[in-house]
Amino acid sequence: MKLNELKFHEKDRPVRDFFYSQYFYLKNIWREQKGIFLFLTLLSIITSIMLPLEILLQKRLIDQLTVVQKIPNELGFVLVLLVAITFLSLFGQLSGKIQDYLFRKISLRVNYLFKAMLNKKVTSVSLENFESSFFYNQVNLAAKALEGNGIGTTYSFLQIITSVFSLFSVFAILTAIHWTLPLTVLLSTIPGVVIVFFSKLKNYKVEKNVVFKERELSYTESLFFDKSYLKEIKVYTLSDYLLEKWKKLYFYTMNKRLEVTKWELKNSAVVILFVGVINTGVSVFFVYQLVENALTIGSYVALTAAIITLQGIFAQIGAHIASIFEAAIYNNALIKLLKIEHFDDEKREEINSIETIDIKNGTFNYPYSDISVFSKLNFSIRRGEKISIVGGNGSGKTTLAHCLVGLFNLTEGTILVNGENMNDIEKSSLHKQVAVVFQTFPKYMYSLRENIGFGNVDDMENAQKIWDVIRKVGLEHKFSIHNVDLDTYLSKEMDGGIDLSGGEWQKIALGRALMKDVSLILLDEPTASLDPHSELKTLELFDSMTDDKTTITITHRIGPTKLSDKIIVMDKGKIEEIGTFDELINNKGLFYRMHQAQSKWYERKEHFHETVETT
Ligand SMILES: Nc1ncnc2c1ncn2[C@@H]1O[C@H](COP(=O)(O)OP(=O)(O)OP(=O)(O)O)[C@@H](O)[C@H]1O
Repeated sequence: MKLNELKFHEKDRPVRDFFYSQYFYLKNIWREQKGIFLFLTLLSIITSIMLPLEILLQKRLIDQLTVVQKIPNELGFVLVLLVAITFLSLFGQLSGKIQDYLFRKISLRVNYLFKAMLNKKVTSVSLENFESSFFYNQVNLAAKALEGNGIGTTYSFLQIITSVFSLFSVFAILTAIHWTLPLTVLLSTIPGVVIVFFSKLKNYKVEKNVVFKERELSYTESLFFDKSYLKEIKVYTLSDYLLEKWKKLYFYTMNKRLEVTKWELKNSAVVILFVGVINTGVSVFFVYQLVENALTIGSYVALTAAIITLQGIFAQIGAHIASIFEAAIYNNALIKLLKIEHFDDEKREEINSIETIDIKNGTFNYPYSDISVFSKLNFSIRRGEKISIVGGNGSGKTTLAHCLVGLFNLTEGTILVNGENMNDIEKSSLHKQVAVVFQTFPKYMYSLRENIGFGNVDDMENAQKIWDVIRKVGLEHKFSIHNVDLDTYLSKEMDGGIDLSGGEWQKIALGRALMKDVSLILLDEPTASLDPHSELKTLELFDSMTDDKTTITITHRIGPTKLSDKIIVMDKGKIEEIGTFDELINNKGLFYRMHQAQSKWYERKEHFHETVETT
C-alpha cells in the first residue's frame, strides 16, 4: 500500500473491516498457537451445550421431585440428577476460567507478534509517512488494538459462535413445547441486539472523528509531566491557559462519546418496554398452560429457565458484538499500518563507499504539499571534499541534506551516488557509509555506553573505543570528576542517572558520529550549542580526521566555512552561489553580505552602525 492510498482509501466500512480483521487475527493465531486455539474452540463448544443440558436435567429433577413426594423410594434417581447438575455447573464455571486463561495466553503471544511486526514496520517505512497526521492517528488507534482490544474481538467472535450452539439447543427445547415460543423469544431479544449494533456503529464513527482531538488531548496532558516543558510553563505562566485548553479538549471528546451513550439510552428504554410486554405475555401463557394441565411443573420451570437463558445468551451476543465494533476501528488501523509498503531493499545494488554524489535537477516537496522546498538544484560532491551549506532560515538546507543521505526521496530529478541512481542502491548499504549529527538530535534516556555506542552497535562493548571518543569530544573530564561509568544513565529520570547540559549533549551526538567508519559525515548545525573553545576544537577535529571522508556541514556560522573546499549558498530553495570562501567573498553576493552581517560584531563600536547600514 502506498502512502497516498493509506490516506485516501479510508472509508467507513466497519463490517468489512471486522471480517477482514478476524481473518487476519485467525491466520496469525493459527500460525502461532494452533494447538491451544483448537483446544479452546473445542472446550467452548462443549461448554455451550452444557447449558441446555442443565435446563433439561433441572426439568427432569423437578418432575422427579413431584414423583418422590408420593413414592419416596424413587429418591436414588433424584440424587443422581443432583450430582449431574452440580457437575455440569462446576464444569461450566471451571471451563470459563480455563478458556479465559487460554485466550490470555494466545492474545499475549499474538500481541507480541503484532507489536514486533509493527515496530519493525515503523522503523523500516519511508520517513515520508511521518509527515502525515493521518499516519499518527492510525498509530494511536493501532496502539489500542495492541493493548488487547483488538485480538479480544476474536475471542468475542468465538463466544458468539458457541452461543449460537447454546441458542439452537435451547430453541429446540422451546420448539418441542410450542412452536410459537422461539418466535416470541426472538421478538423479545432481537430489538436489543439491533440497538447495540447501531449504537456501536455510531461509536465507531465517533471514535474515528475524535482521534485527532484525542491525540492533542494526550499531548497536552504529557506537557504537564515533562520537565523541559514545565520550565517554560512556569516562567510564561502558561498553566492556566494549558489547563483550559486541556479542559476544552477533554470535554469535546467526552461530549462526543456521551452523545452516543444518550442515543443508546433513549432507544434502549423503548426496547426495555417492548421486552417487558412480551415477557408478561409469555408468563401469562405459561400459567394458562399450567392451569390447563398442558404443562408439568418441571416443564414450566424448564421453560422459564430456557427463556431467561435465551435472553442471557442474546445479551451476551449483544455485548460481544459491541466489543467487536468498538475494536474494529483499532484493528483496521493496525492492519493498515502493517500493510504499508517499505522499500524492497534486497533487490537493490549494494555499495561499499561513497565516491561521488551528483544531484541533477533536484526538486523536493514534502508529502501533501504543493510547495517546493527546493527546486532544480544541480551540484556535485567528490570524495574527501569539505562542503558547507549556508543560507537563511527555511531556505531548504536541512531538507536537502536529508535527501543527500537518502532519508527523503526527491519529488523530481535524481541523485546519483557513484554514478548510480540513489533509488537503485540498497538503502542499508548507503546508510552504512553515512554518519550524521542532526540539528535536533536525539537524547536517549539510556546509558552513556548506548548513547555513544549507537553510532556503531558493533562496538557497543568496546569500552576503549567509546572512552577514546569521549576524550575526543572533550567530555572525559566531566565524566571522570562525577565518577560516571559507561553504564550510567544519561537522565535523572533513571536510577542513578545524571543530567547533561545542551552543549554536552551535542558532544555526545558528535561522539556517535565519530564511532562509525564512514565515507560521508553530515553535520547539521553541529556546534550550535558549543562554547567558542569547544566549537573550534570540534571543527578542527572533524577537519583533521576526515581527510578521506566527505563532510557536509550545514551552518549559520560563516567563519568556520573558511575550512571548506566548497560552499553552497541557498536562498528560498535555490542555489544562490557556489564556490570557495575567497571566491564568494569576492563575488560580493549573498554570502558576502552574510559574512559582513556576522563580522559587524567584531568591528569597533564606532564603525558598527556604518557596517549594519551597508549589509
Ligand atoms: N515536515 C515538513 N513538512 C512540510 N514542510 C516542511 C517540513 N519540514 C520543513 N518544512 C519546510 O521546509 C522549508 C525548509 O526547511 P529546512 O528545515 O530544510 O530549512 P533550513 O534551511 O534547514 O532552515 P533552518 O536554517 O531554519 O534550519 C521550511 O520552510 C519548512 O517550513
